[in-house]
Amino acid sequence: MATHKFQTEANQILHLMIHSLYSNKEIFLRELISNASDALDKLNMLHLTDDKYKTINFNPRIDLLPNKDEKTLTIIDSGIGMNEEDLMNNLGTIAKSGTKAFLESLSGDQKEDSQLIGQFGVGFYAAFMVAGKVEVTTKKAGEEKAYKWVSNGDGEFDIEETTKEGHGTEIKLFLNDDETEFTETFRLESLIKKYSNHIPFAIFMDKEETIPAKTDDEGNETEPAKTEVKNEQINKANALWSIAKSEVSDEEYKDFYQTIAHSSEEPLTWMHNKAEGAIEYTTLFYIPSKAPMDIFRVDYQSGIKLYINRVFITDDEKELMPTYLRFLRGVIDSKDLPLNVSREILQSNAVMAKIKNASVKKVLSELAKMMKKSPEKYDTFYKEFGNVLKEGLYNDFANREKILELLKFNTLNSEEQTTIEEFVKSVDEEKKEIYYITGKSSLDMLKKSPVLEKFKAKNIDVLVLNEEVDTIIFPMVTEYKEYKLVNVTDAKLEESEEEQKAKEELSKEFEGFTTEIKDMLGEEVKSVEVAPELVESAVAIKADKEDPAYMMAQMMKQMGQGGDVEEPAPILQVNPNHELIKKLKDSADQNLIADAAHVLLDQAKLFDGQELKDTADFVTRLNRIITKAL
Ligand SMILES: Nc1ncnc2c1ncn2[C@@H]1O[C@H](COP(=O)(O)OP(=O)(O)OP(=O)(O)O)[C@@H](O)[C@H]1O
Repeated sequence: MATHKFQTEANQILHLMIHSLYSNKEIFLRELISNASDALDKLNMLHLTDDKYKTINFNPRIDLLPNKDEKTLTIIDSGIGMNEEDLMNNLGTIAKSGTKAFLESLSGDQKEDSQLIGQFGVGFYAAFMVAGKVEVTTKKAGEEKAYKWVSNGDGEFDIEETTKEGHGTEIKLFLNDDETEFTETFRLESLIKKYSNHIPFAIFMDKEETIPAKTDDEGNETEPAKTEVKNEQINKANALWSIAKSEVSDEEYKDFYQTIAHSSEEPLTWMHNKAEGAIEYTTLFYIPSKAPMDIFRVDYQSGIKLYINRVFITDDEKELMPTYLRFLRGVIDSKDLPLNVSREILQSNAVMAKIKNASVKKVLSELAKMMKKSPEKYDTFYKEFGNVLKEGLYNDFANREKILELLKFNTLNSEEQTTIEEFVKSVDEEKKEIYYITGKSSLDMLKKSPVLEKFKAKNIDVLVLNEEVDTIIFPMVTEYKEYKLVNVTDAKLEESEEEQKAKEELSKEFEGFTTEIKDMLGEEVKSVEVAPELVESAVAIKADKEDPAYMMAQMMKQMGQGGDVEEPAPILQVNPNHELIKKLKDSADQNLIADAAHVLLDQAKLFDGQELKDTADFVTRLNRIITKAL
């Protein structure tokens, strides 16, 4: 017998199970049954497709074996089973990518944490919520040796060789004294009906049945009443997605979600669709009410299971649905795919591609419906998954318009969010330009950006995009229907002849001043220009979009390497109507002008959401100016 230590994260999860989770302990059964169902799914597929497993005796079933005297509950499956290596890898560690983030996000507050745990999906370790000791006896299909894994949940587990008839896994729980309700058959049956009624495999249990006394015609007892034990199937085992929509209740949909998504939360919504025609398939997609922990990790876990005619194929194929819909949980089942489909075949399979395309369209149209009919629900969805959905703007060109219509936008002129369909109603019908500003600062700050002053003055509304992903995605989105999307810094707003003339005159008048400032700032700015379109701000900066260095920096950013690239020097715009600029132009104090030029440039950078390179220099100059003013 060898003793091993649990991986640190596994130990932390175990600790949580034992010490923090007091409510809803019953979910341990859902988790163990769902693991058993997964193990049966895996062997079912191999049995049908792999010669090595074709000859094994496969009778897929799950058995519950409660024992009141021993205070134990055993869950038995005839699935794939585990060998020694599997036991070490699966029941001692946690491979889930979000585990670390999950553990870090725990606050120590019972209530909040139990909600997080619900989202996380607790898995096998939930057994320790009700049992002081857990014994796993298992034999992998097609192998000779069987193993026993035992742990008291105290940081260590033992593995030893043992004997077992047939392949599969038996999990024996030595229940805590106050958890003996889980040896009661009626309690177990009601839990199975609640959580595991519609998994694709049958669950059996011995049930005591009272046979009433038999009497003859005169009412004399000929046989006394007795109890008989019968082994009965206690779930429907009818793969929920294959049942007609009209026959499934909301409760059943919700319970099934909890089983397949390993979640204790209710889903936000679901979409059940049966397609008949050239290709037959069924999809059942759920949208969770909370984003999974690993949603923004590259190694996120896919939530879609692929079945072929109710035979499980894979739940580890990220290409089943596009990545920007990776929040979906559920099932795709089709009769029209070959059972021995490999990952490579799957990716180039025309049937799969059609199912995927049609499913994406369906999901997007269901989301559009939700947006119109249940705005509050949509808000919840958007809060959790809006930024994920946006990724579709650059990786699903065919559906770009539909995705744009699902986004919610803040705008310059309104406190309320709006949609692009609504927004274009206010767009100039001749120019057909949708203006937007992107930036990483807060919404309020971005709305106060000097670049927007000319739009305010002309009462033109602007989309205000202040999420980090917006700065990467929107430069790539150039059109919506017949409208162009134009960054405010590229917008050429109509200037009247008078305005143009005035600008020329001002430029001339300020020529000496702008040259002086440029000399003082040197390489820090590309040029200095007069900008009468600024209203409240004294200065602003803008990028020179024609500069190859600028284009290069943008390209690097789009490739995710923005951190390493230095932005080229900006153009400094000065507002000739601003009191400060007027006074500065007339000042004879060269030192003051130099300090002010640097401070104003830094100020404009701060407004633009940039960090100052030399804060000390900024403070020194600012203090010199204040001292002079005092
Ligand atoms: N009854 C079983 N038969 C075969 N393998 C099992 C069984 N139960 C668990 N395992 C293996 O142990 C692994 C870990 O199980 P666990 O329930 O902790 O996580 P999971 O099922 O991968 O994730 P989660 O349940 O949180 O979605 C499983 O992925 C599986 O490989």
